[in-house]
Amino acid sequence: MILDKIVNHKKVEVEKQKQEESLDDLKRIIKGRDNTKNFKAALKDQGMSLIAELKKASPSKGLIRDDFQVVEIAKEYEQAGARSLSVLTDYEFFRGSLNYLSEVREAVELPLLRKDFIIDPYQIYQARAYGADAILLIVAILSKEELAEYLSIADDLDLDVLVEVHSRKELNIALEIDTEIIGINNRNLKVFEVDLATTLGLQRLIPDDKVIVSESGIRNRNDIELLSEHRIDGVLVGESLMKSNNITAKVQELINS
Ligand SMILES: O=C(O)c1ccccc1NCC(=O)[C@H](O)[C@H](O)COP(=O)(O)O
Repeated sequence: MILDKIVNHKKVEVEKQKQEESLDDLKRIIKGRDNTKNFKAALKDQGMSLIAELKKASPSKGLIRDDFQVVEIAKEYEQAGARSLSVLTDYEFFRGSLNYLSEVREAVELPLLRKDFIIDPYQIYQARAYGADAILLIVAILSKEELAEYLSIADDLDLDVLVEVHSRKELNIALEIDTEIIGINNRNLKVFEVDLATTLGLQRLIPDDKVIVSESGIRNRNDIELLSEHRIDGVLVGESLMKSNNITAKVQELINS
């Protein structure tokens, strides 16, 4: 499965990164960083909040956007009304970069989610050092103990956490570790199919005090309207924005009711 392949690659990548930039180096950088911006509050603003993703390529689609001026796109997302941004920092499978995170941090005021496959506490410090306000933790690739430990480290670093689930079993784990923000991934990573019914089915099982994000496969206004009939606070959208010739118009199609 693709997740196994990504995780195996990530383990090697992280060990290499630790040689190039130590945890102490990251802690020194973090000391000089401003306070984080409130990702959770941005999701809870009235109406459907858009997390607009900076995604050049993906395992399911290959190259999505050739003309990938990351800072320009981030500024356009912000101007158009996105409430936060998701920055893919994985290079091998998504052609992302940690440097994109720091470049975008300098250019916009919106909260930033580091979108990567976090399998080691080192990457949480890295996220904070490079300018993230929130991280993604994927239940499918972490044990319950790791999830609890990583949530606690993120909390110490003032980072919000989007905990991603795709099934009822994974949702139960997210609820057991008492996370505040739950992302329901509509993409089945075994066969790469997306189905918004995943969100509709799982959101019913989530207590009212949680913040809910629907992720992947959200293409147009109809999809947003369908999700808006349910208790969804935000949507995470990558491909349909990245493929658009007019990003501003596409953002506004998604968010303007
Ligand atoms: O997008 C993929 O092909 C993919 C493959 C393996 C693991 C994760 C993957 N996507 C990460 C995401 O969660 C999406 O980038 C995000 O939800 C936005 O999805 P979309 O709007 O469908 O680009």
